[in-house]
Amino acid sequence: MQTDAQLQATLETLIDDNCGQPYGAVWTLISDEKRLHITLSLGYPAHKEQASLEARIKSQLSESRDVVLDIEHKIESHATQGNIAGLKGVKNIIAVASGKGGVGKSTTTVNLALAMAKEGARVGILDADIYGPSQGMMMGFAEGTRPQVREDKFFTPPMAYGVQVMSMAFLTTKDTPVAWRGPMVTGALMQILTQTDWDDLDYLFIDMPPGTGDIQLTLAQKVPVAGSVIVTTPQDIALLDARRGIEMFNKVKIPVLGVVENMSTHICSNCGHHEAIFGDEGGASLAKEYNVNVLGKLPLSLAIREQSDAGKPIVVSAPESDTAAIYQSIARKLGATLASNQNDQFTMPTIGMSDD
Ligand SMILES: Nc1ncnc2c1ncn2[C@@H]1O[C@H](COP(=O)(O)OP(=O)(O)OP(=O)(O)O)[C@@H](O)[C@H]1O
Repeated sequence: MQTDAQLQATLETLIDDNCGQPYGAVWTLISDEKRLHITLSLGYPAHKEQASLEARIKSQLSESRDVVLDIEHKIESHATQGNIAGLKGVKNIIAVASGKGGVGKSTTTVNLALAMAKEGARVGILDADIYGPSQGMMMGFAEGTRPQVREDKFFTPPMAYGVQVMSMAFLTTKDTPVAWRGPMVTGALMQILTQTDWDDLDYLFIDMPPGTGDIQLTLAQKVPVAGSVIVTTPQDIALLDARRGIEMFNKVKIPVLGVVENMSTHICSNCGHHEAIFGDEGGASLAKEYNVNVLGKLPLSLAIREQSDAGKPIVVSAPESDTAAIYQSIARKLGATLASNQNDQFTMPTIGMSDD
């Protein structure tokens, strides 16, 4: 029988598939003759990985004893661009952006946020896609949903599927945003962001307006963001636009945590055959060029569209499906990438909401 020290040494060199690095000294072992109880402490949530990791560890350690794995996490607040002060009640803001409209940014945001919640994190979504706010609909809120207001000033975000949600759509009529110009949009968004009573969030996902114009740039400069995700399709033109997205975040020194390639392959609903209609390596070459990761690829899937449109995104309506598993994996990779961000040696204290 191996000693606990020998087992520790093996575990420390095990590669964390979510970030490609060895786990290191994050294991605690308690053992007796029959049982090995292992606790793994991570900087990101990985609840849904428990069973597969337990099996992997058991085979890796060649243990004949019963192996039980517990995964714990402690999510830290990470540095923001230019060390802008953080937001009360929010540890990390993640901006989800795309170079152009219609690539599935909102669908990706909602499923990613829900997947992160399923991994065990406290999660919120801010729908900043002012010209086409769709998070309310995708999260199943009835039309006309309004947040509660506290002291005439602070919004209590409505909850769905355990996730706190705020959207421009909760505060405006259908026609309002169309008439707004850039500064009004960014002003209103900053106000919603800072005047919402976010309740102890590990991650707040911001569904950014599509594109890389003034509004997006101003938001990227003002919102205290820990990291960003770029959603793209494999088509050349979308990739070109995605480049602008990456460059925008580079310019304001927000780490790009990865690229999500959406509508990557088409799955034939008759025979199940996968076909890469728009080519299959676009996201990878983009990621290589800018030294960022492809966090995952989603197929063009009828179920993704139908379930989102019906207010029950696929991560909650079909949690055991292959597609939901892709979103879960992307969520873990995102969390792991943020947690292991080397440029991030210090964290900033959060401040209270301002009164003006
Ligand atoms: N992987 C997918 N498979 C099938 N349909 C998808 C997929 N991803 C998104 N869609 C559908 O494509 C449409 C556009 O998606 P979505 O609204 O998420 O895009 P967007 O980039 O946020 O758009 P915009 O920027 O214009 O707000 C929606 O009807 C959505 O259901």
